[in-house]
Order: sequence, then structure tokens, then C-alpha cells
Amino acid sequence: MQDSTGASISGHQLQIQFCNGATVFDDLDFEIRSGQMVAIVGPSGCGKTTLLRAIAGLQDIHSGCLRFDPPLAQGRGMLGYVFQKAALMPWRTAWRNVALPLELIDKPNAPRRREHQTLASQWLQTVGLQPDDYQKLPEQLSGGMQMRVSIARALITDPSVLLLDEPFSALDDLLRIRLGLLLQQLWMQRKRTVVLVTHNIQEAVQNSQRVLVMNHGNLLGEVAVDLPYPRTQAMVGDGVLLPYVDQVTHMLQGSEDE
Ligand SMILES: Nc1ncnc2c1ncn2[C@@H]1O[C@H](COP(=O)(O)OP(=O)(O)OP(=O)(O)O)[C@@H](O)[C@H]1O
Repeated sequence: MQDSTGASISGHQLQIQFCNGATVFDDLDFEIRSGQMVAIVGPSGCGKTTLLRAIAGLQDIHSGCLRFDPPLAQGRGMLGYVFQKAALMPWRTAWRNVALPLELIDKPNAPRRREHQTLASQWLQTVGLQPDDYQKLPEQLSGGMQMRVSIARALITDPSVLLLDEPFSALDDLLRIRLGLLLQQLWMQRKRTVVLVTHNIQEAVQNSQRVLVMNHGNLLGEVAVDLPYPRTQAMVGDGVLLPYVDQVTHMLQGSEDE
């Protein structure tokens, strides 16, 4: 494991326009510091995914600037992206799905392939799959297991920035909390920069140090969540998250009332 923490990410006067002329962001500024765990919340259509895609380089920026510090080396898997759907290759086993980013970076000869496979097994173990599951195809895995594989695939290159777009939205509440805890553990061990997009305010508060609140392409403000990690299931039951959830909710309600 590398000693460094994640890269910081900053956006200055970002404007994003689609081909049809629609503008999502006009003059957006934000800053995510190195090694932070940050959530972005907001109602459907406010621009969360577009911002995440822009950070990942999947969405063109019309004007303004987006910076990583230190800059991310191209083509080395420095940025991991977890999609809303697990998006696994259906013909590849769990194991080979996880190894895929390494194969793309580093066309494997036989010894390298063995290294990739070892690393993929280690990651599958880290995210909680049993060895019997490694050789299964995605269709033979539950939704939660598929998402675990997807997280392992995003982390196998040891990215300095991990972006997650509503990764748990298709899962039941219990699994959502469990996978949130897994994400927290991984973050505590590695201290990479993590950006979690969600429309679930409790999930945002439970997992992040800062919740950035968006509506209509604007950042309304942020709520700092100064609770210790790990944020366990018991904490959710104790209601300690509630004051933070209320702050975010009020911020969003205020923007709708204006
Ligand atoms: N390729 C595109 N062309 C035109 N408009 C787009 C395109 N992609 C997204 N939009 C519009 O940009 C706005 C923001 O979309 P985005 O998907 O970022 O929102 P979101 O907050 O992630 O929503 P959700 O929570 O439903 O996923 C929406 O109004 C959407 O219709």
C-alpha cells in the first residue's frame, strides 16, 4: 500500500453545457481536500452525476478549471469510479472482473497475470466475498455481492481518488448501512479522497466528513459531520446522525422555498 493520501480536487468557476445548449453549472466553485470523505447530496436532476462525471473526465467542461493536487498520472488507474449499477462484465467471473483494470493498464504476460489474480483475490476477500464466490459469474451473485465486486474493481489500482455515484441505491437499508461501513473501513485504512454522490441524506451523513448540498446546479452550502468513525449501525439507531440530517434537510427546503 502507498503511504500517500489522496489528491485534493478543486473546481473554479465551472460551467458545464450539454450539446443541446442546456447548462447545468454556471460558475460552480468547490474544494475537496486531500484524503477527505465527502458526500454530495441533492434532489434528482440537480447535477450530482454531472459533477462526478466532470471530475472523472467523462464530461466536458465548457469553461472554468478543475484541478487535482497532485495531478493524476494518466492511464495508471489513479481514479476509481463506482457506478450506480455494478456494471460488471457478464461473461467474466468476479475474480476476472476485479482484475480487469490491471489487465487494461498492464497487458499481462503470464507472471503478471498471476500477480493480477493474487491481487484480485485479496481485494475480493477485503470486500467480504467468500472464496467460493470468486469464480462465479455476476448473474450468480446477489446485488450486494455484485456491488462489493464493483468496489473491489474500482480499488484494485489503488486510486488516489475514489468516486461513487449512488452505489447503494438499489440495495435494502441494512445492506446500504453495511456497505457504507465497508467504505468507511477502506477509507480509514487508506485515507484516499472519496466522493460519494447520493440522494439519501442519512447515507451522506453516516459516511462522510462533509456533506456538500446541491440544488439546481448550485452548491447551497455544506454541513460538517464531526462524528468519530466508524459510524456504526448503533449510531444510526441512537439518533446521533439526526441533527446533521436536519441541517441538510433545512438547507434543501430553504432553497425550494425561495
Ligand atoms: N447528456 C445530457 N444532455 C442534456 N442534458 C443532460 C444530459 N445529462 C444530464 N442532463 C441534464 O442535466 C441535469 C443534471 O443531471 P444529473 O444526472 O447530473 O442530475 P443528478 O442530480 O445526478 O440526478 P439523479 O439523482 O436523478 O441521478 C438534469 O436536468 C439532466 O436532465
